[in-house]
Parts: sequence; structure tokens; C-alpha cells
Amino acid sequence: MTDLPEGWTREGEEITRAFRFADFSEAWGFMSRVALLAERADHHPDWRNVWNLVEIRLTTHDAQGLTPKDLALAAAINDLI
Ligand SMILES: C[C@H](O)[C@H](O)[C@H]1CNC2=NC(N)=NC(=O)C2=N1
Repeated sequence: MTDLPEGWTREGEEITRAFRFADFSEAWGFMSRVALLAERADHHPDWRNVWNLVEIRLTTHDAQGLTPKDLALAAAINDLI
């Protein structure tokens, strides 16, 4: 699992990417769109929001490690921006 979607970094059994927006409203709008993707995929992010910053971590808790589901969600998240 070496080919990560653009901008994502592997940290142990997680991949992570930070997204910065103009303001909180833009960040929250992005999070809403990610939430819809996550529900549709039944695959959910570990994430943190501070004003205009959204930090996302993806791993597959059921498998206790990275799976193709993480890469697919990361790619879908990238397509939102
Ligand atoms: C029951 C339900 O399908 C599972 O708990 C799903 C939900 N969302 C999930 N999200 C993530 N990131 N990892 C999981 O293993 C996972 N499992």
C-alpha cells in the first residue's frame, strides 16, 4: 500500500491529511460533504476541526489497520476540493 492519494501521508496504520479553508464556514461545509461520503461508504474519518483547519485520519478500525477502504475514501475526499 505505497501509492497514496495526493497529499496524504502514512503514519503507522493511519493515513492523514490536513485541509485549510478560508474560514470556519468553508471548513464546516467541507466536513458536511465528507460526512455524506463517509455514511455512503460506511467508513468514517477520525478528524479534528479548529476554525478553518480540518485534520483527517483514516484507518479501518475493524481490521486494525489500513485497507483499500481508506485509500478509496481519501481519494473521494480529494475529489471534493
Ligand atoms: C458496523 C459498521 O459497519 C462498522 O463499525 C464500520 C463503520 N465505520 C467504520 N469506519 C472506519 N474508519 N473503520 C471501520 O472499521 C468502520 N467500521
